[in-house]
Amino acid sequence: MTQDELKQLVGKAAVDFIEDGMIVGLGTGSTVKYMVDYLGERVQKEGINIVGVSTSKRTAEQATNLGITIKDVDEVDHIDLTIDGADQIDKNFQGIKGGGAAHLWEKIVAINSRKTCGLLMKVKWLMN
Ligand SMILES: O=C[C@H](O)[C@H](O)[C@H](O)COP(=O)(O)O
Repeated sequence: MTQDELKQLVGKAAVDFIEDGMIVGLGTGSTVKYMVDYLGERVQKEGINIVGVSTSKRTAEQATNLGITIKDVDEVDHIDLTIDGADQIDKNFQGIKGGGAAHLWEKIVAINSRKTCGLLMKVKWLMN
């Protein structure tokens, strides 16, 4: 399985954590791009009501084009769950992010979220 196929699988699996009515923080990066594609599919097919709070203009444009409502972080009183990519993680689940240059907004959205979910594949794990 290629790295891109793994990212698709991870992105799709993450969407299962999203429930109707949630305000969802949408991260940035190639893995999140797949997650947003699948979320858009659910919004269109199932008619679920989701508000997205994006960490970048790129993700906001993608989500809007897929029919996902986007609000700014100061337009919502909470964020239920943020799903974002990660660059590396160690065995204590301490991660490094920011490879896609959206780190400031990723931090702002994450600290306003009740829960966060980091998307990454086994190849990104640091085993020391
Ligand atoms: O600013 C970018 C983010 O931190 C990304 O979420 C991170 O770099 C992971 O990106 P990717 O899913 O493309 O590997």
